[in-house]
Amino acid sequence: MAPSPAAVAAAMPPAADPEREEEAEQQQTKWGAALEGLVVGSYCHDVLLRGGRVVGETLGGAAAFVSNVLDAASPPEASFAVVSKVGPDFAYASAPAPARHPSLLCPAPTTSFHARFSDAVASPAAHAPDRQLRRVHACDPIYPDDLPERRFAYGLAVGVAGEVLPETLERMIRLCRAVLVDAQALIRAFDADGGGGGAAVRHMALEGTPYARLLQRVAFLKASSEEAPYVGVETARRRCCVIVTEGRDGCRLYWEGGEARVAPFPAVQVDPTGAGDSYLAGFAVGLLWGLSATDAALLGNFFGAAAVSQVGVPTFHPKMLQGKAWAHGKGRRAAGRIQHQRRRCGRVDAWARHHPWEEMGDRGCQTNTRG
Ligand SMILES: Nc1ncnc2c1ncn2[C@@H]1O[C@H](COP(=O)(O)OP(=O)(O)OP(=O)(O)O)[C@@H](O)[C@H]1O
Ligand SMILES: O[C@H]1[C@H](O)[C@@H](O)[C@H](O)[C@@H](O)[C@H]1O
Repeated sequence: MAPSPAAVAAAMPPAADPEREEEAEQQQTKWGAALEGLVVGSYCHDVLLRGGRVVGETLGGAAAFVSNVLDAASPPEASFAVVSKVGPDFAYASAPAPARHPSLLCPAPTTSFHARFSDAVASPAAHAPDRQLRRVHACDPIYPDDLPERRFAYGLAVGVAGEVLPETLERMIRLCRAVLVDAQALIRAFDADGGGGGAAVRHMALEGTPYARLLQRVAFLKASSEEAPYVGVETARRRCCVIVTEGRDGCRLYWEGGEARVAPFPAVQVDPTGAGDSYLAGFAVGLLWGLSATDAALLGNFFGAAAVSQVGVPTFHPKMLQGKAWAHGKGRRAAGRIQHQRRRCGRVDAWARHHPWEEMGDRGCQTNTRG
């Protein structure tokens, strides 16, 4: 059965709990910037079309959706930097996420996509492609030198148009203790422009790309079920933990020697854009709070469901993560689990030294023996 939003609200510490506030303060003093994250991927313009008509124009780019979730739900001591590139035409500089995390300005136009949705009322299969994407403009790539010259606890590689170059991902891996990657940053290919309609987005096999050799230094690789065949889950799970999101069916985690399914939250889908990005950010937030990978995936499902319920980058009410559910039995159990996990893994940089997904058999954090 799908967990209720209250169950996930319960997976988040309530801001008003004085004990937790005190704990957060102590951690802040103790760890300082140790929880800082690095988000790499460009904001973009999304034009949504249905039946040949424009039905929406929104801020897009995985970095926008990711920052939105991290801003709303990260622990207070967990800051993050965003490295994104946009052009002089960027239309959303004052929107909340870009305003808080400004981009590098380039002479090239802002990356933009046209998303053509089918007229079908509902897709018969949860995993069927929901839209045809065309890249209309591509801003500059993000080069290794664009990244700040300091260490980060974790990194999120979340490109949308091939802007996270292999050498940029490699530098992220060097700067960050643990890196989470969205497969769309690695496997998208863009067919030659077709008469003003932009370049069709297709996928290529990850194994044939220069990113493949970096996988064993990545902590988590997230792919949608449409992208999964190009990632090659069976090969990839031997190198890192692979998460496959399955739309309204939730998600599955695959690691060497096991897998787990994590149930979805119910949602009324109005716009699927950004579901995967919000999922990945929710997952990272769960890990930041010290949750096991499967509990973090529950939080990912929560934010994925929230993303499809609104058009464009969603607005989150802070109360959605603090509900009264905390006081109920289910909430208490989840709270206890978080405390327990925090004691065991605690810091986000533990991902790099231990494989958190190995906790899934409740064996605790185990040292990485796979080299
Ligand atoms: N209709 C839905 N109902 C509930 N949850 C959903 C729905 N669609 C997506 N989600 C949640 O969001 C997550 C990511 O969705 P999905 O698998 O569609 O990613 P995606 O195809 O990468 O999305 P996008 O490319 O649109 O950002 C799912 O694992 C699920 O938790
Ligand atoms: O804004 C969206 C979003 O970031 C999606 O994750 C990506 O698939 C699209 O290319 C982009 O236009």
